[in-house]
Amino acid sequence: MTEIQVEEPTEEMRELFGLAFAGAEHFADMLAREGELRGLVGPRELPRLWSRHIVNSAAVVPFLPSRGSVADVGSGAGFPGVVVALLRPDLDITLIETMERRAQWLSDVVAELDLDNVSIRRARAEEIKDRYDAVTARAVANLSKLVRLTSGLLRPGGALLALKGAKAEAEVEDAVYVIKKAKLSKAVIHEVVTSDDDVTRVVEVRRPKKA
Ligand SMILES: C[S@@+](CC[C@H](N)C(=O)[O-])C[C@H]1O[C@@H](n2cnc3c(N)ncnc32)[C@H](O)[C@@H]1O
Repeated sequence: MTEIQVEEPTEEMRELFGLAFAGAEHFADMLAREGELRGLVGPRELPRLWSRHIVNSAAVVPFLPSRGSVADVGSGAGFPGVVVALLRPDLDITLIETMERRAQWLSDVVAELDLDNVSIRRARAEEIKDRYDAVTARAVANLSKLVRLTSGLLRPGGALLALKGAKAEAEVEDAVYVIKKAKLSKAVIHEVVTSDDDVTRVVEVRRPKKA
């Protein structure tokens, strides 16, 4: 098997990850070794693994709760859930993934990185009855669908934090009715500058503390 060259992390990326850098590098190595073979990332993604996936996932971290539980819905290869778990070892993280093969990969990552704050649920988000202080998601569905899939997972005061690209504003406009129907607060878009001056949007939709 040929190993595809993974992007070298920059000094800023090392600083961003701080104490979690070794874990993030280990995760990147696992993806470089097995990601393509296990159908998790395309070969074109590996040369931009850090900037497009790892650093992009970290954009959600400033909006996480100060303590409590987080569910990452549709984690796939581990974005943003594994990155969140590395950067916030104090939070209780659940990675929810419906595909058996991907859930197995996530279990392997958790074991190899020794992430004792993470559990895996192989299930569809909408089947889960537990409640969380925050739900993260990236590239799972448009905002309207995501709200339908995840609003039941939010505790009072809990926030859905969806990583979005340039279409965030349009998705928020389309989701106004679904958000209102789910009795959630108006969406807020946070713009986060990541590597190479890229801008990522974190869309935050909260369940009010009192209905
Ligand atoms: C396009 S991938 C994105 C994976 C990852 N979040 C990322 O950003 O690279 C979408 C993932 O969501 C999972 N998924 C889709 N609908 C889901 C649902 N209702 N509940 C749990 N997982 C779901 C799919 O199996 C897939 O692994």
